[in-house]
Amino acid sequence: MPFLVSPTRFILHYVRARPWIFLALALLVAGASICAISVQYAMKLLIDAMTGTDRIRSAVYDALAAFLGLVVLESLLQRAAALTLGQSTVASGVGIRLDMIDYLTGHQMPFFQNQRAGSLGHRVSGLAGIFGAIVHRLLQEVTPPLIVFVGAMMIFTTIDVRMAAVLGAIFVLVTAGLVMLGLRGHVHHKAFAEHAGTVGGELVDLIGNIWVVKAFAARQRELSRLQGFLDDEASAQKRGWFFVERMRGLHDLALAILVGGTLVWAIGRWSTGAISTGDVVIISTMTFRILHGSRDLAMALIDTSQQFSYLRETLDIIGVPQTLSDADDAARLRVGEGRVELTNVTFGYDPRHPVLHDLSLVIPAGQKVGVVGPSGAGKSSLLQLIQRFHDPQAGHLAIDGQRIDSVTQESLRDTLAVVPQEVLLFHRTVMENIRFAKPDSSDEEVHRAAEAAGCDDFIRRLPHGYDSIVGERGTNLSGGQRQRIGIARAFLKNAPVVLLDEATSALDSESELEVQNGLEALIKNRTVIAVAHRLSTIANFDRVVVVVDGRVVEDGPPQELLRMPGGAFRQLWVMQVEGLDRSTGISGAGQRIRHLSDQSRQHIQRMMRSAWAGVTERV
Ligand SMILES: Nc1ncnc2c1ncn2[C@@H]1O[C@H](COP(=O)(O)OP(=O)(O)OP(=O)(O)O)[C@@H](O)[C@H]1O
Repeated sequence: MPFLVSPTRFILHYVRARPWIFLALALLVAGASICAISVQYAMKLLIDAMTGTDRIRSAVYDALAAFLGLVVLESLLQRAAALTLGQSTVASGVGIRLDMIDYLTGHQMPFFQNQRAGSLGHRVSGLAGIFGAIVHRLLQEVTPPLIVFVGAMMIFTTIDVRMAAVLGAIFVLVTAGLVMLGLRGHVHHKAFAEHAGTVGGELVDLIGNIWVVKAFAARQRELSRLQGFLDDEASAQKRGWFFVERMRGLHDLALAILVGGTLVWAIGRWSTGAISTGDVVIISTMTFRILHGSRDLAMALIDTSQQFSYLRETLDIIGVPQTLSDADDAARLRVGEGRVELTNVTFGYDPRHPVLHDLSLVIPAGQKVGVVGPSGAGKSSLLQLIQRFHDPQAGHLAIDGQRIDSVTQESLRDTLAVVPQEVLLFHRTVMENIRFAKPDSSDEEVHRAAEAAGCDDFIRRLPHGYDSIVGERGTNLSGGQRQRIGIARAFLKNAPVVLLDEATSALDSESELEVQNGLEALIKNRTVIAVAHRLSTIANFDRVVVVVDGRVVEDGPPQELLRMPGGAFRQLWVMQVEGLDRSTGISGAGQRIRHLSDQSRQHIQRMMRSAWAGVTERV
C-alpha cells in the first residue's frame, strides 16, 4: 500500500476514495462561512438603514429579511455539512480499519513478536479516529476562520484600506505567533501521549498476566508499580494543560487590547462622520470575530500538526513494508501427496548468526519423521521455514516439487496442518473454533473431526456442548482439551502434510495419553514432521532426524539409531528412559524430564521401556 508512506498521502487516499462527498462537504463549509460574513454585512445594512437620515422603511425590511434569511441559510448549511462530515468519516473509518487490518495481518510473525497486540489494535482503531479528526479540523475549524478572514478583509477594504491592512497583518502575526508557541508546547503533548501509551500497555500486560499476579500475591506490588506510571502520566498531562492555558490567557489579553483599540479608532472616525454607525458595528464585530478566529485557527493548526505526528508514528509502525510477500507471478500450490524437500538451507533470524546450516532433507510423501535434538538446536525454526514464516538466506524448500517461495503463502498453508505446543483459541464457541480450519464445513463434519481427535466426549459434556464459549485464549478448557481441539482442527483441514511442534510436551501424562490417541489417528496416511521432546511419541515413526546446532547429525529409522553405540539419539533415549542428565551436551531433554512430576516421569519411562522392549525384540 504505497499511500502508507506518508500522512498526507494517507489522508488524500481516503478523501479521493469518496471525491464527490468531500467536494460537497467543502462547498457546504465554504457556503456556511460566506453566510456567516454576509450576516454581519446584512446587520450593517440594517443599522445603516435604521440610523440613516432618510430612514427608508423598505430598505430596513429588505436588510432585515436578508439578515434573517442568511442566519437560517448558514444554520442549514452548517447542519448539512456536519451530517455529511459525520457520514463520510464514519464510512471512511470502516474502510480504513478494514484496510489496516488486512495490511497488518499480512505482516510476518516476527513483526507481531516485537509489538504489543493491544497497542496494535489500539493504533488501528486510532487511525480511523485520526482521519476523522483531521478532516473535521481542516474543514470545520481551519477553513471557516480563513474564509471569514478573507471576507472581513474585503469588507474592511471598502471602509478603510489602511485599517484592513493593519488588521490583516495583526491577524497573520497573532496566528503565526500562537502556532509557533503551540508547537513549542508539542513536547508536552508528546510526552503525555508517550506516558498514556505506557500506562495502556502496562494495563494490558497486567490483565493479560493476571494469573501470575494472583499466583505471586502481587496485586499491591503491581498497583504501586502502576501508580508510578499513572503519576508520570498525570504530571505530563498537567504540564500540557498549563501550557495551553497560558497560551489562551496571552491571546485573551491581546484580543482585549486589539478589539478595544480598534473600537476606539472606529468611534473616532464615526464622530468625524467618516464612517457610518453600521460601519462601527461591523468593524467591531468582525475584528472580534477574526481575532477570536485567529486563536481557533492556531489551535486547530496545532492539533492538526499533532495528529499528523501521531499518524506518521502509527504509519511508521503499521505501514512498514511486508517482508515476505507473494511473488508477483505466484501460483497456487498444486497439492500432491505431500513430499517435502529442504535443499542446502541456511537460515538465521539474524543472518550473521545462522540457526540452521546448509541443511538438506528429503521427506517422501507419507513418511513420518521425528525431529529431535537439544533445546535451541533449530527444530522449531525448521517447522517455521516449512510454513514460510521466514525465508532462508541460502537454499530453498519445496513441497511436491514446487518451491514454496514461488507459490502463494495461503495455498502453501492450505497444504499444511499444524498442531503447535500451545493451541490458540478464539473467544468463540467450540464449534466456531474447530470450524476455523475449514469455514464451509457442516456441523456433521466438525463432529466427525472432534470424534477422530478424541474430544467429542468432553465437548458434549461442556455446559452448552459445541456452543460453549471457550473463554479468552481457551482458558475455560484444560491444556489437553485445547490440544485435542487443535488436533480436531487439523483433522478437519485434511491437509496432506502434518507438522507437530512439540504437540504433547506441555501436557501431563494423562492428557498426553488422550492427545496421543488423537494424534495417532491424525497422522495416518499423511506426511508428518514432528518436533518431539518426548521420544516415546516418535518411537513408531519411520524416521528420526537428530539436529544439533542447526545440523543434521543422525538420520534413520529409530530402531537403527538406537543400535548405534554412542549415537546422539541413543543417548537421548537412554537419558529419558532413566530420567538422567548425563551432561553429554544433549542435555535439554534430560533437564526437561527432571522437571516433570514423579507420576509423569514414571508414565513416560513406562512408555519408553515398552517401546525399547519392542525395538530390542525387532533388533
Ligand atoms: N523469533 C526469534 N528471533 C530470534 N531468535 C530466535 C527466534 N526464535 C528462535 N530463535 C533462536 O533460534 C535458535 C533456535 O531456536 P528454535 O526454537 O528453533 O530451537 P528448538 O530446537 O526448537 O528449541 P526448543 O527445543 O527449546 O524449542 C535459538 O537460539 C533461539 O534463541
